[in-house]
Amino acid sequence: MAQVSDLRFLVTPGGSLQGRLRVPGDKSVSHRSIMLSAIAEGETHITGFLEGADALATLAAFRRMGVEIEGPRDGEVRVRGVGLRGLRAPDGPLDLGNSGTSMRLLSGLLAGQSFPTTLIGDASLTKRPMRRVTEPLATMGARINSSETGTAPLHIEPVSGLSGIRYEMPVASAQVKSSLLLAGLYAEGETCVTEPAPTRDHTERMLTAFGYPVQVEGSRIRLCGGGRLKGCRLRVPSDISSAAFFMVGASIAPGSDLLLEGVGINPTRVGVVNILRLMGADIALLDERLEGGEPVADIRVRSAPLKGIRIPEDQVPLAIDEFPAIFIAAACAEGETLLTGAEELRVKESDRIQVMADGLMKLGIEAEPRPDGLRILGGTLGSALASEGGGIDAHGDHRIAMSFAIAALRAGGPIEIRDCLNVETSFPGFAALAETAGLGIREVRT
Ligand SMILES: O=C(O)C1=C[C@@H](OP(=O)(O)O)[C@@H](O)[C@H](O)C1
Ligand SMILES: C=C(OP(=O)(O)O)C(=O)O
Repeated sequence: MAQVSDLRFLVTPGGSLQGRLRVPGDKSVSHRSIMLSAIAEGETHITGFLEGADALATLAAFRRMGVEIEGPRDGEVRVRGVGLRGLRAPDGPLDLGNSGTSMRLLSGLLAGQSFPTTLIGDASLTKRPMRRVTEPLATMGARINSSETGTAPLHIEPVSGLSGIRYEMPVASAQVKSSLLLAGLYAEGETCVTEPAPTRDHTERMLTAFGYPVQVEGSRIRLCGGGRLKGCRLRVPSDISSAAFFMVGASIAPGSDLLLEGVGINPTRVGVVNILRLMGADIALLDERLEGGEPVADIRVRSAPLKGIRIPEDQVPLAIDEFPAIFIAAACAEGETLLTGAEELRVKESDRIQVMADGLMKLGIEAEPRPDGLRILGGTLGSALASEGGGIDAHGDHRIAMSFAIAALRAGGPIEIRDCLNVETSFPGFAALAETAGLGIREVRT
């Protein structure tokens, strides 16, 4: 079969979103479900697993370290855990593709093993900052060599033992927190991490589900090394980060009425709901329930006129992956929206502040990038094809690609988006699902 080198989305303007949809499983929870079940004792049965490239990269890494994993088949995975000390040396570098979560969490988990590993990734992952994990891990006794700029490849050397640390995190990052907690499982004594603001707490919740004691007091999370994880049953909720594109789409497209089923509404992830509601969105959380230790709801979204807002900084870590979609809502809102305190967006799969500003400007929207955020003046979206240069460049960033696809619902002409192959990392089947809801989207592979 010929190699596909690019995927473009061609999206026709207008329309509305209708019906009931279930978006794929949560990416953060899927990664952790494999990592913790692999080092648990006994079998873990996972349902709702995200069969996207990022979570599959984590799964493949553990297979290569000798863990028997059945599936995934229709989101079902069975992992035969090898226990905390049962992983084996892989026969070469572990390729984590585009996935920052895999690389940062695995750095912690592998820092205390008795064998060396090398972690590599694609061009985007190879540019992302890793010192935020390698430096605190080094103070625990880990030996991890990176490039001179502190990026991958990461060479992790075996050490005789790690020791627990007390660490005040300079950035609000669930990946840093999780990396240190995973290293803490292998460390002598207590590991205590303090976060500057709440970030997603899936690691803490899931460790508890595996029977591993974790103490959470305010912003402080503590655990002691040397315990045991016991295999269990896990159900992965639908990903609120994937649902966000549809929440924004249904909000901006007149006449929309959409139900998103079984979406995770963990309080550390609901920033997008809070922010869209502040902008005037009509979002109802229905049938709230707990599934596998995570709160879940059906989310009904009906179109509503949106207004620009100053986004509260305390919402930034709670909506960190949803800003590309939120910027589309801001472009369709009346007045100005201002985001500050979000410099982290510059070190994701792309520089999400600059890349979104460039795309919005192509659509005729006034967007002013700032070092730590973006100012957007809502207006009338044009056509990306009509603009100079034609089309939007997603820069290989899945969330940029899906955000501009959704923008077509309110655009004045067709939108073409190139470099969309990585949509597969978090949301396989996005275009087909969006089409069933009413988006006029076509995929072109070249
Ligand atoms: O822990 C996680 O699963 C994630 C944490 C966030 O990254 P940071 O920790 O860098 O904020 C988020 O952007 C990423 O998509 C997933
Ligand atoms: C930032 C993201 O993921 P990661 O850091 O795992 O690459 C994302 O999915 O938006």
